[in-house]
This record gives sequence, structure tokens and C-alpha cells, in this order.
Amino acid sequence: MSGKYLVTGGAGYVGSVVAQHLIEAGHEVTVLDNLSTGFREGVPAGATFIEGDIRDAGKWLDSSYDAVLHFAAFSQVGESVVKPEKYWDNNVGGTMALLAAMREAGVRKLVFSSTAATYGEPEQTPIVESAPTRPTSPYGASKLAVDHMITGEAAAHGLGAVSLRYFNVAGAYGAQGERHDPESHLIPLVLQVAQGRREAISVFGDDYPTPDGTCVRDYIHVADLAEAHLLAVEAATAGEHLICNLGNGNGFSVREVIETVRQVTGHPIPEVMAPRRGGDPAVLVASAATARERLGWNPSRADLAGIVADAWAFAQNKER
Ligand SMILES: NC(=O)c1ccc[n+]([C@@H]2O[C@H](COP(=O)([O-])OP(=O)(O)OC[C@H]3O[C@@H](n4cnc5c(N)ncnc54)[C@H](O)[C@@H]3O)[C@@H](O)[C@H]2O)c1
Ligand SMILES: O=c1ccn([C@@H]2O[C@H](COP(=O)(O)OP(=O)(O)O[C@H]3O[C@H](CO)[C@H](O)[C@H](O)[C@H]3O)[C@@H](O)[C@H]2O)c(=O)[nH]1
Repeated sequence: MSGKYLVTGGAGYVGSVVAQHLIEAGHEVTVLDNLSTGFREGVPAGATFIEGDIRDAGKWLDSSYDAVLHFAAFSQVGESVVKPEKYWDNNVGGTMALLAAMREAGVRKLVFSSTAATYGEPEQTPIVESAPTRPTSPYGASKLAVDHMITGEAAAHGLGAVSLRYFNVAGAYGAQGERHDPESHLIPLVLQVAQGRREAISVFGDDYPTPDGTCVRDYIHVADLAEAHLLAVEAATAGEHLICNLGNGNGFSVREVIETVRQVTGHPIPEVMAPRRGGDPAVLVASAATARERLGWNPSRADLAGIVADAWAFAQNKER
């Protein structure tokens, strides 16, 4: 059945890919984005675009919407350490206003972009949703606060909600890909080296307790992630707040990622050693068993070389 959805942050990386998937599945999509970190041209053709802030969502939301998919947020871990107030204001304050607008308008379903950063340094790998949540950055803390807020909203007011805790999102979907400015994520930065836009990639620490000393992450293709959102909208049940990790369950070190980029691009990719980056856990790998069981999610693009190849194709196109 087709639905009508508000996608906040749909001019950004993940939101634009999910909006594109919703449109391809025959749904009606409105993107609400203030373009603070997103790009107007990222909004998929076929979506209605509103340039506005989530704090003003009440101006546009009404009961004709079946659900809100909420991506709008600031998401730089490092920046959040030096400007925590910016993260509480936008991520927590903005979402409070959005939830109030949804309540007022009678919109009954929410899918929220949560993050592996809510867990902090894990005690056990792979990470399950019942693991302790001890975020190591204000970014992670702001997302955890929103998760708690949503739990209360579901219990008290009957919202049907799913929080998806993404691990490391990567890759591209046709014309939609990653373009943060400034870029801080590993794969697009290494691809900039391959393009000659950067001289070398800095490796942030090689003294972690991992096989090659560099941090290990679980990279998930943005199109697999998008499919989980469509399933989550279907699974959202009144009065329940479901939390699901999204990852492939495979960890790759920073050095393995760089080596994969060498293989995919044929570029030598010089590395320079740099100190550890504050707030980085050594290993973050997901158990996505809940998403598989509760959403029926079945990711099909786990191969790291394939993920990098899609990101590379997008980066090359963007520079043309
Ligand atoms: N990219 C990742 O690896 C990753 C991992 C875990 C979680 N997440 C979460 O997923 C979501 C999307 O991340 P992304 O990488 O696409 O980021 P992004 O910066 O590309 O997209 C965020 C979008 O939200 C918009 N926005 C921000 N504040 C807004 C506001 N107050 N009102 C309206 N629009 C606003 C921005 O303009 C931007 O278009 C975020 O919530 C992020 O925390 C991302
Ligand atoms: O120039 C760089 C950039 C990154 N890294 C390393 O590469 C790994 C991956 O870093 P990213 O910045 O690409 O991703 P993060 O793991 O820091 O962050 C991602 O996962 C987090 C959960 O911990 C949040 O959800 C966040 O939004 C999401 O981007 C980290 O060990 C980082 O230290 C480098 O060595 N050099």
C-alpha cells in the first residue's frame, strides 16, 4: 500500500537515499530540510521539497501523513565534543518540537536515525541492543536522549516507533551519495586521496587492541540501510518503540579499508600516522539479529569492495 511520508533531513546523505527508495516504491514523499549540511540538488526528483527547520514542522504536518522518517540532525562526533550545546539544541530540542508537532497533527508513526555511538566503548562484540549505553561523545548522548524521549512518547501517547542504530554507513545509490562538507568519514576521505584532492590519508591511531592496531568498524551499504527503513515503517506498531542495530556483523580495520580503496581505484593511497581521535571506540561491530527477525531485513551488499566501488563511482561522477 502506498503511503505519504515526511522525510526530515532528506537533502542529506542517508535521507536522500531513503527518500529515493520510498519514491521508487510508489510512496508520496515530502522532504523537510533547512540545508544546514544538506544540498538542494540531493533531494530526489519526485519529492516535494520544503526548505525549513524541524522546529517548525507543525507548520506543514497534518493527519494526511502516515509517518515521519527523521534524519535531520548534526552528526559530527568530533564537533560535538567542542560544541555540545549545538548538538543538544538541534538533535534533542529539534526532535522534541518534531514529536510535539506529530502529536498535535495526529501522525502516528516514526522511524528515527539513531547510531552505534549510543553504546560507546562496548563490553562485548558484536553489539546487541540490550548492551549498556554509555556514549563517549555529546553526539552519541544526544541521540540516546532522543531514543529515551521516543520510548516515553510511545508508552504515553501510543506512537509507533522504530529507532535504527546505524553502524558505519557507506557507499552510494546512483546519483545519491556522501558529500559532507567538511568531510570527516573515512571512505570518502580515502577516495579524495585517490582523486588527487588530498595528498594522503591520516590514520588516527595504530595502537588500539585490534589485529593491526587500527580501529575496526562495521560498514553498511546505504542502499541496504534504506531498505531497512521501508521495512521499519511497516513494522512500526502503536505504543511500541523498537530499537534495531543495522550493520553487517563484519569488522574492517582502517588499514583494511585503505587497502580495499587501493584495489578498487588502482591508486597507491599514501598513509600518514596521526594521533588517536578523541571518542573513537576500538571496535564497533553490530549484531543485526533484531533487524533480521523483527523487520525481515536481509542486507545483500555486505562486500566491502562493492561498497567502496559504489562510493568511488559516485565520487567520480560528482567531480565531472
Ligand atoms: N552517516 C553515518 O554514518 C551515520 C551513522 C549513524 C547515524 N547517522 C544519522 O543519520 C542521519 C543522517 O546522517 P547523514 O550522514 O545523512 O547526515 P547529513 O548531514 O548528510 O544529513 C542531515 C540532514 O539534516 C538536515 N538538518 C539538520 N538539522 C536540521 C534541522 N534542524 N531542520 C531541518 N533539517 C536539518 C541537514 O541540512 C542535512 O541535509 C543523522 O541523524 C545522523 O546522526 C548517520
Ligand atoms: O581521516 C580519517 C578518518 C577516520 N579515520 C578512522 O576511521 C574510522 C571510521 O571513522 P568515520 O569517521 O568514518 O566513522 P565513525 O566510526 O567515527 O562514525 C560513524 O559511526 C559513529 C558510531 O560510532 C557515528 O554513528 C557516526 O555518525 C558515524 O559516522 C575511525 O576509527 C576513525 O578514527 C581515520 O583513521 N582517518
